[in-house]
Amino acid sequence: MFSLSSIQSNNIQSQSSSSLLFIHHNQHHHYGFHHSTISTRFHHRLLSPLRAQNSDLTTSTNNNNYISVPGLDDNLTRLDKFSKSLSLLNIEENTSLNPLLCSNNKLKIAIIGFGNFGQFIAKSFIKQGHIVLAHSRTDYSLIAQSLDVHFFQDPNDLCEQHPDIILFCTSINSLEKVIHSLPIQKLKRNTLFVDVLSVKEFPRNIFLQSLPQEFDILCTHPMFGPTSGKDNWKGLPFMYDKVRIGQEESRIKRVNNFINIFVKEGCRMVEMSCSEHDKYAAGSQFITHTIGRMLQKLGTQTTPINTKGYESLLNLMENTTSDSFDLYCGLFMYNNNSMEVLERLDAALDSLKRELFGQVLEKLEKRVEKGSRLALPTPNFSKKIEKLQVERKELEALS
Ligand SMILES: O=C(O)C(=O)C[C@]1(C(=O)O)C=C[C@@H](O)C=C1
Repeated sequence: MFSLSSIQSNNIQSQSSSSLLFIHHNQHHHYGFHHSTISTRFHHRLLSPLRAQNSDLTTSTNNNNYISVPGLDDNLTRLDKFSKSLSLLNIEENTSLNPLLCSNNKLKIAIIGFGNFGQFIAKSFIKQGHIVLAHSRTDYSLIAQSLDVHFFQDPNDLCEQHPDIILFCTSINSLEKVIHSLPIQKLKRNTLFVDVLSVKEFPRNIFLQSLPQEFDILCTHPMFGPTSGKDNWKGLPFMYDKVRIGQEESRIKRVNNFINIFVKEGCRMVEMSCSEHDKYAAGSQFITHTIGRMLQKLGTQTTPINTKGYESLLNLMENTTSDSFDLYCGLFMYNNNSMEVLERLDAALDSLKRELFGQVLEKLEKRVEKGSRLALPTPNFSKKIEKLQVERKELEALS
């Protein structure tokens, strides 16, 4: 196994400053391919048959308005009281995550990286009345103009506009370079830095290492994109971690205003630490993209007799392969847990083959023992038996 230690050394294991309560995801805490609380829509489709049995008990402890679990009101009231008694959660009533109370607070949001995702997310910011600035290496000024976004080719000019929020929508791979190329000394000393990357420990650590103490940090992952969130964001998970937010009321209000944008769009809000996110995402988003790309390698194509299951595989393949390979590399390279997931995927296929070959051989060997006259399953099956015997031996030697 090759080592990713040079990249992963960035992953300082420090504790998030917003160590809030996580009642909803402590039941399934591993990289296993469970129904993750932050599953993307593709992963969701794969697991939808499981959902019926395993109803989603997700809720956000810091957001009393968006509770999706009927019948848990008493527990939640108690939890709410407990949360309010914690100093970190003791946020003034008028700054809590409540769209009605924060509706007049317009933000000046600067998007760094104005590709597909940046443009996609900007539309909702504009729709909600925020001022949006953007910067990219590529000249997107015409697209920006059509969206009512102020485009700045030169990052100096953008920073001199003193945005409230700098939102990174770059690729995972380029985050570090882009951050270091920004003239952050031109920003207000009190600026909120946010990212939307598909891995979370990496940007969190880069932010903590590169940004002066005065800057606030919020790491987020909208678990959707231009394809899955094309029509609306209702019910789609939005993960966030308030990594470092100053105590001043205005800072608390600003971060909540930003988070509220997603609340207002109807997202399912999931607050969790960056490291928890990465564990879940390796077992959900990364595996989804891996299987989608494997299907493509298999040459998977539509047939005249597609089953529903097969249609969903075709969809999965199409959706995942329409994302850039750069994203796929990022999901692997910058998530500490993805190598283990790949190894488990290999092991799962071997284990399934072992079980299949074992059972098939057992049945056939019994037939031979009994001198059965039953026909072999297919005409050239005797060759297959020999092959299975060899493969079984190999698999047994491996295990
Ligand atoms: O909807 C899309 O366009 C996506 O590719 C969404 C998708 C994914 O499902 O993997 C891709 C990247 C984002 O981090 C979250 C979700």
